Amino acid sequence: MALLEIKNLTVTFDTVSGPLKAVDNISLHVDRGEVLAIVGESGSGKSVSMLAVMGLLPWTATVTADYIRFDGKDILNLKPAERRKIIGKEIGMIFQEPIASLNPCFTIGFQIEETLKQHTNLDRAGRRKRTIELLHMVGIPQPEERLRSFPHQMSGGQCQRVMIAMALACNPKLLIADEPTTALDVTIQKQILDLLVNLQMETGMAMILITHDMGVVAETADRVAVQYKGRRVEEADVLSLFEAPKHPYTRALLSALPEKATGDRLPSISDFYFEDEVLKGETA
Ligand SMILES: Nc1ncnc2c1ncn2[C@@H]1O[C@H](COP(=O)(O)OP(=O)(O)OP(=O)(O)O)[C@@H](O)[C@H]1O
Repeated sequence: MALLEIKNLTVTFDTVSGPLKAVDNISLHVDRGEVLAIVGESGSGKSVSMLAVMGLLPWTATVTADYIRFDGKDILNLKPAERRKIIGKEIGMIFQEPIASLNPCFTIGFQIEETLKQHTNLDRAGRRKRTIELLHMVGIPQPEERLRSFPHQMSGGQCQRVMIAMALACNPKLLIADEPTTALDVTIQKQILDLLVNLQMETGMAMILITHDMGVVAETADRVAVQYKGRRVEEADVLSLFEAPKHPYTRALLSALPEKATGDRLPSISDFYFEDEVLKGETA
């Protein structure tokens, strides 16, 4: 049995200019301990589909699916209180903008301890001990002192480490990482990615990694789902996808990798395919 199974997920937003279908009938699954990468252009519904799993979309969103099963339970139809017991405890999520994801008014120690208060029976001393352990685990130096820091006193990379600590606080079975390195400096991106990969291997949790970067996919994922215009256009294990991409959009993504450059500039997707050709590939 897969850890997470999504069947025919559709998300439509009510907007002033009418309904906007951000996710169109997407199905996917992630097994225990597996790393699934979701790749696709900006606006292809990657984040929205994962926010739908977390139940974090605004009221303007209508979410329908045959089911969203986590560990055998259909979380789509759970009562909000029941769903909150799973979200944040068994499924953790980290986002693109770590500084914006943290509350600027509270210390990072307080914010991690609040997560533990919500989801565990640990007493105050136990929560403090676990918070220090988590900060140590994500590579924050002098964790006992850093507990008292506010987000603005830390760098973007350190804030992302704190977000990772918070997401892992209750030993989740699944971590959803939504472009976790996009907002960071290039040198820090590699450190955060290595941290995530190491933590995933150490803990054995499953991970869904949303990214634009096929280089990141090659380094981290077991399987890849490619999204284009709200639809899933291809899914394959990493080796097969890199060796024999089937969809024109996937081929275009791979052609844009730096190592594929032959002239003095990188090829861009429009150099290869016109929009209608990419869409035609959806039925291929
Ligand atoms: N709250 C909202 N109200 C209306 N439309 C929204 C809302 N949130 C997202 N959308 C729209 O849904 C579509 C999918 O957005 P989503 O953020 O999932 O894309 P994405 O693939 O994650 O892109 P990116 O890589 O840029 O994060 C976009 O057209 C976006 O504008």
